[in-house]
Amino acid sequence: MRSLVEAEAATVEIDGTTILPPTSLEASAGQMWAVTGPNGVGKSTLLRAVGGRRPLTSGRCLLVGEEVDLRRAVHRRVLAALVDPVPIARDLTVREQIGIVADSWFGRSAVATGRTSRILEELMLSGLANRFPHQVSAGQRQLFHLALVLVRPAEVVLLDEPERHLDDHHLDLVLRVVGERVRAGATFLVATHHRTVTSTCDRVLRLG
Ligand SMILES: Nc1ncnc2c1ncn2[C@@H]1O[C@H](COP(=O)(O)OP(=O)(O)OP(=O)(O)O)[C@@H](O)[C@H]1O
Repeated sequence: MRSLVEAEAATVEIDGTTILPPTSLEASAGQMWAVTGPNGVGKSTLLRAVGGRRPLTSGRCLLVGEEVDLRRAVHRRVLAALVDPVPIARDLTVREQIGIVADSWFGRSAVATGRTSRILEELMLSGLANRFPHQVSAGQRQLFHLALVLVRPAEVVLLDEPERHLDDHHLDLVLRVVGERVRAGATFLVATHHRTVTSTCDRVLRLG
């Protein structure tokens, strides 16, 4: 099976302190990986490294077989991540913002509009679509942020604690959408503290 994401002894140090000890993984198309371990062990750092947002001190991270480099359009297309805060506009509605992201990847088209409506429905956000981001609850905002990522056509998706603020029902909705993408061939790497998320994954990478 084709490897979409690889880490080879990926190591990150800051000011002489190791914040990610040498870590390796090889995730293929159609796999969902959980990255688990105690607070501060390096889960988010690993996702940032794999996503090309945290320079390595040693080792390497490969995306579709090449060293990850977000300056390359092909890598930006392949990869979508909800690891660090996403830029949000206060004066655009939930639907408008998800629609802009869809338009940017699919072109302004019926496909983009359909994709926007679908993710809103899948995450039960349709009733909130005309609200502004500051007019929704913390859990609804988390679903909105997930929608901004999941509306993209990415083959590799990195999610840091997608369970944040979500009740069991809404977490199940998210996992259903993720499961569909995985069955369609995407690779997901999910840092999590939640047993329901871990038990849904094909592989578990335990750090620490
Ligand atoms: N910018 C930074 N400068 C220095 N140390 C940092 C920096 N960012 C993170 N760290 C340290 O790196 C280590 C790994 O952090 P990271 O956020 O990857 O952990 P984590 O496993 O995701 O934790 P949590 O479960 O709490 O989210 C932690 O000990 C943290 O204090």
